[in-house]
Amino acid sequence: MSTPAVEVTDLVKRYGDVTAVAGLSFTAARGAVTALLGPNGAGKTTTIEICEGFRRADSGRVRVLGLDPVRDASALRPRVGVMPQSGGVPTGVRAGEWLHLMAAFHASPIPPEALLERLGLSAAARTPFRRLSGGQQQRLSLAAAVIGRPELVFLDEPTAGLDPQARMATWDLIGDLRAAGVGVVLTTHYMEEAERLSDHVVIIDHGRVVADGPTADLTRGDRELRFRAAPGLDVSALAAALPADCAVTEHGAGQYTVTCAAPDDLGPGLVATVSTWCAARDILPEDLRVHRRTLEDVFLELTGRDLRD
Ligand SMILES: Nc1ncnc2c1ncn2[C@@H]1O[C@H](COP(=O)(O)OP(=O)(O)OP(=O)(O)O)[C@@H](O)[C@H]1O
Repeated sequence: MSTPAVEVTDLVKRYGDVTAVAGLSFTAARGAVTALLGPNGAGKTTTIEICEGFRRADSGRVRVLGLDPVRDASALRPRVGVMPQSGGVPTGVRAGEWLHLMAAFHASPIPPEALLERLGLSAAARTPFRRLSGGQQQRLSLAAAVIGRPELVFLDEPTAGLDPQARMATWDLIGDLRAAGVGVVLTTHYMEEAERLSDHVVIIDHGRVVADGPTADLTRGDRELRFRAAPGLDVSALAAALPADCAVTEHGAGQYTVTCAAPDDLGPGLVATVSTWCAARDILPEDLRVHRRTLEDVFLELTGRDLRD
């Protein structure tokens, strides 16, 4: 039981001229939620599909529960749950029938009715898949991934397009899987969701890992003071009033940020100094607040603000 849930080493995958995955390595633990994050086209789905055994790698090594996802596919099937990005359910089949069918493949499944109820799908049990709303389709696909009580689940964008209630129900379910010792590997574009759900984050860009670590470590430490005021404040004069290791920048018209090299310098005294400095010049610093670095900040720092193809 000591092997990790997933071990990926030097993974490479090309589609013709496009290198989708360019030497990627990471490990996902059992009983933990690992979030794979990255801009559109970063290579997340390709990586997950290789781990699921749906695609073959060009090179590199992948182990899932210690096994090879292609060679040992039949041994892994009952132990691994998969929620693909787009449904994967025949369009004419009714929601309840599909779950009963999935349950029949497993030795000790979760009762389908209980899962339908839990994910708010009871009223849609007799509705064919193609007539379900996008959010209902997502939830059915999630239910199918977990019905066999897997040891590991791969969830590709499990909450994309869900309303807040359905997102919350999905978060609760993922939390319960984790508490039951199930390994969860998921992708998401919602940084707040990754911050809230995951124990470990792997940020991918251009098919490579650009950050990898416990979620709390990635966002630890850095704080900054932010406020809004009229554009064109004399930032050097403000900086001169602050401890020497602090800097003031205006990014975007009238958006100001104070950062300090020594974390302790960004405390109550600094907030008071900035307020006093502004007051002496009859400036109202609107939305003055100490901002903790979020996962979204880290993500944008590492992957930039440019749109991807
Ligand atoms: N079957 C395919 N044939 C050709 N190119 C593909 C194929 N699948 C993916 N790609 C390309 O590989 C790259 C990585 O795609 P992938 O779907 O793995 O990224 P992703 O990180 O999951 O993106 P998104 O966040 O948009 O889902 C992209 O440039 C994509 O266009």
